Amino acid sequence: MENPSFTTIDGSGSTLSPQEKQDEQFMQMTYTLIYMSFSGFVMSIIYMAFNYVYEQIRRKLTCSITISSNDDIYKIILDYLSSKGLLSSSMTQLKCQLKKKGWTWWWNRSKEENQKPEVEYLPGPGNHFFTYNGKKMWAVQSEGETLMTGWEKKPTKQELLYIMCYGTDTAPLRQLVEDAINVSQEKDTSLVNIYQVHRWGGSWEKCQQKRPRALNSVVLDSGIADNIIQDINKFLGSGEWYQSKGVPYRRGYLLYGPPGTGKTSFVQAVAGACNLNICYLNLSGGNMDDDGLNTLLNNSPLRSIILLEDIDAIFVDRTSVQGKMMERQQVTFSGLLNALDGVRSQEGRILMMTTNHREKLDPALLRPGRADVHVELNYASEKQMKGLFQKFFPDEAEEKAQEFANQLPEYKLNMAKLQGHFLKYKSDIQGAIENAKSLLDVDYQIKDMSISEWLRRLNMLQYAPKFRKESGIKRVSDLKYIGEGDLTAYGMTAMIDRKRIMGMISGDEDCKILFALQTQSQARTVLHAFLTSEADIEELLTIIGDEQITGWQLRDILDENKNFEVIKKKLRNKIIQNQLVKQGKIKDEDEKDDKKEEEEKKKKKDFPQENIEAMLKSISLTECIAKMKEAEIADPDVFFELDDATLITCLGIETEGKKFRFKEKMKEVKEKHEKLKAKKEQDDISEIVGDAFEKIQKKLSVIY
Ligand SMILES: Nc1ncnc2c1ncn2[C@@H]1O[C@H](COP(=O)(O)OP(=O)(O)OP(=O)(O)O)[C@@H](O)[C@H]1O
Repeated sequence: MENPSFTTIDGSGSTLSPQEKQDEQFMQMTYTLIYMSFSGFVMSIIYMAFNYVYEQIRRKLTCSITISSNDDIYKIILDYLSSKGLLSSSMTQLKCQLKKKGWTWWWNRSKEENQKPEVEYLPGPGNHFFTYNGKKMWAVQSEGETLMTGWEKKPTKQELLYIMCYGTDTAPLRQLVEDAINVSQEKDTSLVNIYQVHRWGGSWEKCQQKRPRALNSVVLDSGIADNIIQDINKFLGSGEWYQSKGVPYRRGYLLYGPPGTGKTSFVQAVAGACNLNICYLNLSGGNMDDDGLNTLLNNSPLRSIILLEDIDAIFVDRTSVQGKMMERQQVTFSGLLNALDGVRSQEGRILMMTTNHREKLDPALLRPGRADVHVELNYASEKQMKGLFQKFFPDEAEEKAQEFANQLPEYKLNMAKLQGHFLKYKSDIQGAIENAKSLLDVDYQIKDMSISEWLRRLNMLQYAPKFRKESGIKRVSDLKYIGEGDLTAYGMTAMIDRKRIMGMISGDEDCKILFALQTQSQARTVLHAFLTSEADIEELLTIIGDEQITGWQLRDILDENKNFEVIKKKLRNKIIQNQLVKQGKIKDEDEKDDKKEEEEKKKKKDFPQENIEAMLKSISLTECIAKMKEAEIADPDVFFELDDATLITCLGIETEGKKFRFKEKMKEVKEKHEKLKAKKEQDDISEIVGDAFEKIQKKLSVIY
């Protein structure tokens, strides 16, 4: 019997039913999967075994170091290898990045803004083969894990550098690292490192290295630079003393004086001379609050100066100016004081603050412990003018420098202005001397003028007391924030007067011409606008003489009076008034006030040093005098600011009896001082008589 033939649905002729066929396919797939997994497993075992063997052989035959880009050494080694040309042969894959740029000295800022950004090339990822000290080495740079950094959670790829060499001795590799560090240190010590606050706040980042400014390139009066350098070096060498006495190891310097007198330049030069870094602290910058400031001040890089510039511009009435304007979180004044008092810093902290207006600073900021040494950098003295001349023209005879300086008044010009003049005539020494007087141009003089002199020239001297006494405006530079509205508050009701002032403040050219002392020819022009008779004009010009009256004074007299005889009389009066002020017979109110301030400062020193010594002797503590001097607290301003406990430590008073005697004496002396101070204040109040303008008027009416 013939086998019945089955025809499958798909017509393949298979004898399996569809279900069986499906099962068979499933089995086949399962076998394949098992086979593949097994071979994968075997492969990975082989791979791991190979790796293990390779690693073992590598370890036996080679040694290596691994450096992560998180560490500063990473860049030091890459720079070193690149600078030695060790990577050049294999450097086909380069990494390019903008050279890190940070804070720059202000006079370089505008220059740098226009400059092309600088780029630096670093070896890119890959293998680099080189020979170092005769040893073959292999550097592998690879990308590591990605870390989220900063408050922005910015993904930052970490990089790793492996350096390998044959053999099991790691000495050649360590030598390479050592050499790289030495070279970087050599570079570091000849340069000043500039640090700025990291943009995320809370830490310092090195942003620049600068060749230090030579100390003698900042021309100062004798002794200033030497004293500061000595003081800093002494401070840096007295760590143990501070520690043993339990006194916070820190020193603060306040450099004050008009703009352009070298405060910032001096800090830069001091840093170079004392081998210190500079940490530029900008309190008005982005993410800074009291805690952040505290952390920064207590964790500054070793051997560094913390530079806080224009401190008067940061806080007004203990309120942060920037914070007020931007309505954002800022360092508070008390936060600054607390941070300055911080005691965590063990390595010694040098703080340098600069200001144009020491008088505006809160006394709390000025006290010893925060600003221990105050240094005034003033307008140029004759010695400084000659000194700067000789810096620019070193081959010229000293007489030339003298000839230059003879033409200029002392303490009127800042060094920045003189520097600008020498730069202008750098290849024309004769021009520099002949044009010395151009430094005294009106614009420049105006800025530094006392407010009384300025108002006198505007023929508005009657407002001087309002400006000076009620608003505390002493110099023209104090006027910069004044608006027309403020002038009404100073009693200036006439719009025409307000316009004159505003015209001058905004630098209106016509105002400036009338502000200048008139030469004969300029005066003639003004007179011609008011008078027709040539004879009258000549008569008035004879009275005016040379440069005695300003255009405003002349114009007002002519404006207000039509009678020639009255004009003549008023003109004569004005000129005599001007001359008297010029000759100092009627003292300029500002000068008088400045002198008074000086006297007050002297009076304030109620405790001359000898008195402290006498006081110590009187209570049989003579042995403490030497300790007091050693601790540099002999200055009465310092001594009487310290509390009894600190004084007892500094003076090394040990027995209870002596401590008691000392405390009792201090109490007695301080009480005496308070009484003396109260009496002086009373005397001062009774000394105040009238105002300057009235005095001038009185003197004039006696003369006429
Ligand atoms: N005493 C000086 N000797 C040499 N150059 C000086 C001196 N003072 C200022 N200069 C020059 O004037 C310029 C400005 O100086 P610097 O910034 O140091 O003045 P400053 O007193 O800090 O001014 P500000 O108060 O406006 O900050 C610099 O280029 C500097 O070289």
